[in-house]
Amino acid sequence: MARNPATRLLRIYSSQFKVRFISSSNRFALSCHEFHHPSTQMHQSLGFTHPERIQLNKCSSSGLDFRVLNLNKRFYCTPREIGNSSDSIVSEHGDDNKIKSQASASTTESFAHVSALDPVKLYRRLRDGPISEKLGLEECEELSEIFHSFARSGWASNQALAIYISASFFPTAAHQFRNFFFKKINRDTVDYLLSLGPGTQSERFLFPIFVEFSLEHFPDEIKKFRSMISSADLTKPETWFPFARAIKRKIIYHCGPTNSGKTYNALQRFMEAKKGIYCSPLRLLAMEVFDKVNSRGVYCSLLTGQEKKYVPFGNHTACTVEMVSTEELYEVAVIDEIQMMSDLYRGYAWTRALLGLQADEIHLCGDPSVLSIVRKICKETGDELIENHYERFKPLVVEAKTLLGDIKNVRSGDCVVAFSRREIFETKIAIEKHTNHKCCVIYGALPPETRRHQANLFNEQGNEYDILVASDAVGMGLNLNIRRIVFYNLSKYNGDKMVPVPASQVKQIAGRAGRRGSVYPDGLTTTLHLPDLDYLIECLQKPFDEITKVGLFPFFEQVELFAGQIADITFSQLLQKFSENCRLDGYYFLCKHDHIKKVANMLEKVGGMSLEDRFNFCFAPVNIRDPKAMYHLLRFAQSYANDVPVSLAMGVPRGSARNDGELLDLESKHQVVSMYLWLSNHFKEERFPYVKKAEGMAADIAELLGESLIKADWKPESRSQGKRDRDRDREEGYQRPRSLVKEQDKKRQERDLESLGKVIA
Ligand SMILES: Nc1ncnc2c1ncn2[C@@H]1O[C@H](COP(=O)(O)OP(=O)(O)OP(=O)(O)O)[C@@H](O)[C@H]1O
Repeated sequence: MARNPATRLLRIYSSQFKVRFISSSNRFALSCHEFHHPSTQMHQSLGFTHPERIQLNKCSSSGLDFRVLNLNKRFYCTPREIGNSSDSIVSEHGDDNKIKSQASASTTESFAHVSALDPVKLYRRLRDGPISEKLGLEECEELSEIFHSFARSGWASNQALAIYISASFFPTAAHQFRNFFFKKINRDTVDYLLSLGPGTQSERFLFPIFVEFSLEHFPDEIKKFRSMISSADLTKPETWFPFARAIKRKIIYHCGPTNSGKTYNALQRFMEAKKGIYCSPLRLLAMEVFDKVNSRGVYCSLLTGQEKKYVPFGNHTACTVEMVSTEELYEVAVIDEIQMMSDLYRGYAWTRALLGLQADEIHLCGDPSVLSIVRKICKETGDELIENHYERFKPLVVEAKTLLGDIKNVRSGDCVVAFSRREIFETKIAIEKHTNHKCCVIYGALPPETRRHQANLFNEQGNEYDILVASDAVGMGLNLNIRRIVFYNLSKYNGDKMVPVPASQVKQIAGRAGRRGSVYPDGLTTTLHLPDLDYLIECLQKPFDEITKVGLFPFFEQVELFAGQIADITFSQLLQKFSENCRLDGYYFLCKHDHIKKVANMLEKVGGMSLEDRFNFCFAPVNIRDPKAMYHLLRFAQSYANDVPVSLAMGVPRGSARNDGELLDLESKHQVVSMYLWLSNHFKEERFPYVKKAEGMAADIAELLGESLIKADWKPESRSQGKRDRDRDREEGYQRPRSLVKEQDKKRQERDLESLGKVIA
């Protein structure tokens, strides 16, 4: 074997990722990623002329493989004995000598007296030892690099949370730890660290010493963060409801697709019970159940954010899920659309109802997506779970022909679903212009009363209003006589860009066609454009996604406790800090609250409000993109804070809308009135003395909206609105596609090109 004369000067310290070349007097480092210039002695000893042109081929525990480019020679460097010996073998390429030694094992062996030492002892030895000898420049640089890597380590920062060193304080703590280490250097420890180099190994070695250091040096920071963390602790939410835990509850999960009789069966039990509560995802649905149950002779009250209708002697209540009381005892509770536990914004309300309701029997109605998570929750709460699986009464049939892109092909009993207000009105106008049909309209911004009115008009047989044009708001809560659901398109704007409508939503909407007991018991669905059909079929065939996390949000008391830990901070910052520091168990997420923070920011201008008032005001139902509604909310808060009666200070137009601008104004006005009613229900009533007036106004506006929709034959957007949309589109650099058609065409073209490419290849 050809021995290089330089072998005696070489020693491999750590072979894993970092290799140290040690000459008799100096140390030089070479790493996998970068090459530190060796000194002249090194070059001479190896006979290199341009040492920076060394290319490292491989560096592993079995050795070092590098090429000296300017010599065009390749070398193997073999660790024969690491640590104690200064000898290694460097052989030129072509030598078959196989390397056997295990460098890292040898390294550990040689530093066993350091690595195996109890970190507490090691820390004390450093702390109580003398001020250290000075390190050489290179050593200093490398050690700095090791500490720098430690301070940036996500692993170490995460681990530090366990001893209540916050992520924001960790870099400061790590920096002070570094200073301490450099002051109290210990030769063996330094050598060991240098042998490990920056990265995982040194982090693991340093961390326990860092813990000892931190516990001794930062007791105040730790205490502060600890109490902050424990006040933002959202783990084990099932323990928040001790009274519910004291009851042996029976949970019945009615699990199945739309139109399979889930709610019907749950409501049967609800009506039989001595005392029951029905929790709805929408005001509209709560109203429907309220009417239905009362019409069957079971006295039932209504409770939503905006209205309280007490029915004397009634033991039953239909409420929106956010309003349900976890303090009352019920025989039967129904939680509808339980899969909404996973809703990014409102999911916490379903989670709270499931965990906190004090009822002997809780009926959950929904699709199978949250079944496995409900099973886990029931295990933790100790409740008995009964699963009832359902199939659709009649299968949904997809019409392959579609409307062939021509809206004139609509038929009586059709519901055309579009995903923007503009498209809804365009469709309605086009149908009424080119056919003999008349359209009813349903979309989310309409008050529930108007939606119901439109639904009734559509459901009634024998009138000319036999087509419904609706948004995704039609997917839940209304019993409609729909023969066929026609998707105008299958993409929608998600606030940022156009995205395909999620399969679960497509299923939910399509499932509204052909309800049992309706005029059309057989359901059909199709698309306006042929190319959208594939996506529709794909969505309907897709099994339900399994949800892995459900929403949580803190109660006011939890936020208040947290606020006690931090001084001089705005409410919006407080919420931000809470979300950064809160702890959650594996299958919970903190619900999004950007809209709440936006309202909180606006309300910062209002002084003299308690934290609780601020918290409650932030939950008022307001469209944050509607400046008029935001202005009124600010005004309400100012009056409230100034201790003057909160007035509506808003009039109702005399007649129905004559154009889209007036229609938008009516929608906006209704939202303001609705907000006033909501506030009056969440604060002392005497502070909101105009409830009766507000109720009257809400009813008047809803009626005007209904009349306006019947007459609506104007262009859906005023010019400025259209321009605003176009400007925004331009600013955001995206084109708003009319439907999936273009995308599908593009995909098809791409596929064609691809196959052409294959043929050519
Ligand atoms: N046993 C039954 N007898 C008579 N009508 C029924 C029966 N079961 C269900 N229905 C009717 O069938 C229709 C659909 O039932 P239901 O609303 O319970 O379905 P669902 O599975 O809850 O659907 P969705 O999820 O869309 O609300 C309703 O109009 C309901 O009144």
